Amino acid sequence: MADASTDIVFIEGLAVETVIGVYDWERDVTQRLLVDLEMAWDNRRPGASDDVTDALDYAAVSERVTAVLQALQPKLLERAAEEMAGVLQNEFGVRWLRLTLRKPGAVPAARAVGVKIERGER
Ligand SMILES: Nc1nc2c(c(=O)[nH]1)N=C([C@H](O)[C@@H](O)CO)CN2
Repeated sequence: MADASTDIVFIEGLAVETVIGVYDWERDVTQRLLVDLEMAWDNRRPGASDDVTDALDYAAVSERVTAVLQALQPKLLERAAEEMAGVLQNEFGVRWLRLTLRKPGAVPAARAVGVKIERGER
């Protein structure tokens, strides 16, 4: 019988300073984004081998996501989210992911605003 379980590698509250926003003033400053990621990965192999090359390396993902956001300098959070999802699927081989992108300072009366997306087959 097929095993329907899904293992996850996650990153919570990854802080990235980058240029982001639709307004003119936002193109002249950096702002802080917070990234939460849940990524499906079969953790049985690294669980058996104890070898990071079998694992989805959360340090490597964090570094790459930061570089992507800082190079992209998008206007919309939606654009940033799609770009990150594509990189995770195409470069890291993540088959399913849930991504939350928060822009904490964007609406002063709110703790945070942002977007959530899910991509791929769980
Ligand atoms: N759905 C979105 N709405 C808005 C975004 C966004 O990225 N996605 N961005 C802005 C501005 O850049 C805002 O954050 C400035 O405070 C407005 N709405």
